[in-house]
Amino acid sequence: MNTELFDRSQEIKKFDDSKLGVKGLVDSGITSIPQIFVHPPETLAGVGSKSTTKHKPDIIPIIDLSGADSDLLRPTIVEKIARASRELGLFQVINHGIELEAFDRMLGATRAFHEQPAEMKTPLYHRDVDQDIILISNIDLLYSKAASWRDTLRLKLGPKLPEKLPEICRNEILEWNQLVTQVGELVMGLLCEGLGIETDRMKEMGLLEGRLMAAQYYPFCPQHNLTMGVAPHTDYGVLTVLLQDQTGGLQIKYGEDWVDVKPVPGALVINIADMLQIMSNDEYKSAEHRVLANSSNEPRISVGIFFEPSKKDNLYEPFPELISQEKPARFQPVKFSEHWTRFFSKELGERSVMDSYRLPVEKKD
Ligand SMILES: O=C(O)CCC(=O)C(=O)O
Ligand SMILES: [Fe+2]
Repeated sequence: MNTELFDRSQEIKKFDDSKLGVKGLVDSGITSIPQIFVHPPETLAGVGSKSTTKHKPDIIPIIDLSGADSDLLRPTIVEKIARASRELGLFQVINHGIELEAFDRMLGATRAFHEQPAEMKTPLYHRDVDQDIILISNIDLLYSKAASWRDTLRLKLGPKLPEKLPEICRNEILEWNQLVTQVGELVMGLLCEGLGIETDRMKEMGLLEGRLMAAQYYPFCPQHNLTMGVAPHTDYGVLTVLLQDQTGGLQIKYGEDWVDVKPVPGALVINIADMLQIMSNDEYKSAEHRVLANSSNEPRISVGIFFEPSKKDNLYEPFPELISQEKPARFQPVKFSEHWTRFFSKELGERSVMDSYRLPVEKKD
């Protein structure tokens, strides 16, 4: 019998049954992390060695959207966004129309939610990913080789809002949902133009309507070099709009390196996700990213909105406009509900899922 495996599943169960998440562990005064959080060396590549990105120029563009409604300036913005989406799958935007005060309200409300007395939160802690509201630590806890140091409030905000939102962050969620939808519409339009297709193409497919929010809390981790905040992965949806506080820790994979996505006051991080890589016929790249475990005494807060197809049982495939003899379809049609189910029943970051949709590239003589 493999005692190591046996102990691991016991530990996982104990942690999950506590319903207190990693915040609960920190509050209990631990000074070392339970074994189930210790990641294998592959995942920890570059962790703890500050030199990984220190001497590199910032490769992640910060794109100013203020000229997006000017005929004169828009093409330059489209170009920048398209290039970043092709090369990195990730960029930051400023002057997107959301005030800094709204950032603070949403980050503050997320913090307030996670820092409420445990008895206010534990009724929401469960593992049924199809429910509208979940408080969860590690969505892939049961499938992953190692757990990571974060707790997540996860809410389905579209196409329909849940009937009852947690009171402590209700107004901020409603406000953020609206504000981010506007940014999403603008960015999707620019991304479509970058592909040379109609501005409203994605909107008309209902890709703005499906929205999932992850309001995350990364408490201080006493052994931050042994674990992660989020293990390396790509996002499952179409597009992610992420608000991160000023702590830092988000990184993207660039070649063999991990590069910091440095917090910029007032900026939102946008990343391309799996479904858009498929629909863009591999033009845009679903960015592989991770978050380091938090080494600062203050908790790190982030709020991601994942735009996803609202028509879950439809098939999504490369836009026909992008298919030619020179560049045939690179992916087979994918039913979004299947991608969703596969994504949430495996370890975050497992690559085989996207690869399984790939069509063989025919060699030309
Ligand atoms: O917290 C972050 O900065 C990103 C989190 C993330 O990658 C995710 O939830 O998919
Ligand atoms: Fe992500």
